Amino acid sequence: MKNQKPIQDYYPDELSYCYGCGRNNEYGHHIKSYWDGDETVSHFTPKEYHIAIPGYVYGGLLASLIDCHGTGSAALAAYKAENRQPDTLPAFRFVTASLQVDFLKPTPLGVELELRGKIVEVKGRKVITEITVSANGEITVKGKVVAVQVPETFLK
Ligand SMILES: CCCCCCCCCCCCCCCC(=O)SCCNC(=O)CCNC(=O)[C@H](O)C(C)(C)COP(=O)(O)OP(=O)(O)OC[C@H]1O[C@@H](n2cnc3c(N)ncnc32)[C@H](O)[C@@H]1OP(=O)(O)O
Repeated sequence: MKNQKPIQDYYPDELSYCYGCGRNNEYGHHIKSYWDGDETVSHFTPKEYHIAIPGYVYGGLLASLIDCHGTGSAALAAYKAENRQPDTLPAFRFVTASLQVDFLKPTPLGVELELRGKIVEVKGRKVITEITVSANGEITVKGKVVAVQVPETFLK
């Protein structure tokens, strides 16, 4: 992970306004995803206003962290499957087709969260990942993301 650029830093400027992961969105979460061995990893510390009930993180925020770490992990996996670096062309552009989230336990506010991604399938234009969210070393949320490479026409 050391000295790695997050995959989101390779997204072109015009595609970097996503509320979850766009570096050009001043109001967004700026999620950043890296390889850590065969898994992907991201860290995020919710603000005190990301609250559900006192002391605990809002589930919609957790879903959006899983969403963007899932699409970022999909891009990482797609480049790896082709044995290419993320600064090479053609670029992969993934959007979320399906997002499933299970809230296993309340997620405490006030600590850094760790998201870890496992690549389940890379097939054609589709990548499936399983993402966990941990707080204080304990998994509180699990998610599954189906990311699909968008046709070029989607972006015009
Ligand atoms: C270095 C990097 C540079 C590039 C840098 C790019 C940056 C890139 C911008 C970043 C941005 C971040 C993104 C954040 C995450 C959002 O928030 S994205 C916004 C929310 N998502 C959307 O708006 C997507 C809306 N949906 C769609 O546009 C279309 O349904 C999709 C997802 C493109 C798929 O449509 P399609 O291309 O017609 O899909 P289709 O050919 O039918 O299916 C392809 C495969 O996907 C499967 N599939 C399709 N839909 C589903 C579904 N709902 N459930 C399960 N499987 C499905 C199909 O079964 C099929 O699988 P196989 O048969 O191949 O096994």
